Amino acid sequence: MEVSKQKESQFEILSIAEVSASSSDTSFCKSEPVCARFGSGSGFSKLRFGQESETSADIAFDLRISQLFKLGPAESLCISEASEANKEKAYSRGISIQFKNEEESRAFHCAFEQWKTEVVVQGSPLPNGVVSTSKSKFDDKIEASSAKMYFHYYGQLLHQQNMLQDFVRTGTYYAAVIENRADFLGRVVVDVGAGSGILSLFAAQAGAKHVYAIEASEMAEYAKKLIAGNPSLSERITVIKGKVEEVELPVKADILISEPMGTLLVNERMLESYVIARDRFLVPNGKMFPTVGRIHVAPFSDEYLYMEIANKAIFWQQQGYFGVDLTPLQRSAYEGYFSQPVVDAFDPRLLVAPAISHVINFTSIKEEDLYEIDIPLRFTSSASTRIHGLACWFDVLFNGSTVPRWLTTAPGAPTTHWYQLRCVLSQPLYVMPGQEITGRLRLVSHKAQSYTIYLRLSATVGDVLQTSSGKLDLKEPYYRMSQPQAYSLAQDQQPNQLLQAQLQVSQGFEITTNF
Ligand SMILES: C[S@@+](CC[C@H](N)C(=O)[O-])C[C@H]1O[C@@H](n2cnc3c(N)ncnc32)[C@H](O)[C@@H]1O
Repeated sequence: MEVSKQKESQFEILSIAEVSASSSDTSFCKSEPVCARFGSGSGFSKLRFGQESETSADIAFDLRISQLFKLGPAESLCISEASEANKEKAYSRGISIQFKNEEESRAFHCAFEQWKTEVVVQGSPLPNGVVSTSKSKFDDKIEASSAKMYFHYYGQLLHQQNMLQDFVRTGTYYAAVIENRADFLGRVVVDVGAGSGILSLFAAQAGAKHVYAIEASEMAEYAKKLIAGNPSLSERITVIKGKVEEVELPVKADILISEPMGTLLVNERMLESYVIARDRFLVPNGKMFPTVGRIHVAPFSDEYLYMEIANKAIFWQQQGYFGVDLTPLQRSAYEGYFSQPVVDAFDPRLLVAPAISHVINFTSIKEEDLYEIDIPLRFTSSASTRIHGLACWFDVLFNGSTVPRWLTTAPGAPTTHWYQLRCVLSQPLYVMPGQEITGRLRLVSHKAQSYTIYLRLSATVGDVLQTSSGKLDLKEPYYRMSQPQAYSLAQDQQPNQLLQAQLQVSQGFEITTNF
């Protein structure tokens, strides 16, 4: 256990005032200059406020469990969790700090971050340099190596740009916020996984009183820059770098906004963070944007896709590859290709039956209920054909009090960067019109921020029951590079939808949707 030795650093503060949890509390307040000292004591780093001459402090914070928020150019808020040593006050405590000027404020923030992150006491430094003294729910569920790659991915502007360039996605969020101004006006908003800060800026445009933009990756620094460059909104946005499972906020939120959707809605397991943010930050009956998500599934028939996947393993049929027989691995290669869900945009006419839906209400679902999702399947075939697997897509609802709005990733709708997902079975099923297809889709979460997909489909032809099953890894999809297809010229396609589809192609967001 190593403690880096630092000299005490000291700041003169214009005034401080304690933010009390209830109006009956006597609040500590110093309207004359106060001295703030960072230093280590009792084996961990502390921030003490008191008179310069005094050796004892009026008030002291344990930096391991404290957070600092910028409220204005020269005003900040320091919040500390209720600690073991502070049991009689079983709630967080906060001090509002008034600096002499912006420069002092900046220097103080810098020192705070340094003292907080560089002194290691009970925890160990995480790869990104942040010190953690206790494991959070996120750390318990997710492998450190996966989280590291995930936040590295989102820390890069090119990947945020990819999402921003998905105009169906970003435009629908914008419309949902602006058309439902009433839900944001004068409200405290928390942006869960803020990325570039775009949704925080939308919320501020809609008149939010204050937005707390929480972002765990290095993107938080870019978000600060972007927000600072929009001065008419920046005063009302505070970027907080950290995980929603770990950071503390000075107030409760009236509304949460987030874009936690991955491929098949649940990939990346960020919905769980969204739900945890709800339980930690949202007032009872507060709003959530999005409010509800739905996974839609339907059987499909696609001989081309099936042959393409089956043929990939032909390579392993060679018996004389530089004198080596490759066939011992042929079966494994074949199974490997079928274990990859296919991500692309497909023609909805490939669907063999109307879709069924699984609803996830973000306002009420328990976080644990997202660990395993079980969807019983029952369809009626509309054609005589071969079924090659199950097609999946999702949509989410922004249940605004003025205009409810859906964001859909359905086949045939303007394509998004999520495209659609298809689970292809190695054994197709033969069906006749009107025939029943039954089965089960089970999604089981794993520690690499994704899910194992178990799919079973059955149909009876004559007296013969055909069953086909597959096990796929949502973390390892096959990104099948294809543009939205020519079927978009279908009669029922609205001209504005066509225009949107063309726009996406010309703006060219990448097919890679995952970290
Ligand atoms: C899909 S992106 C959306 C970014 C932005 N809100 C937007 O709409 O463009 C999700 C973001 O959430 C962040 N994130 C994911 N899990 C998080 C967590 N547990 N705590 C904080 N940020 C998280 C990621 O780093 C990423 O930047």
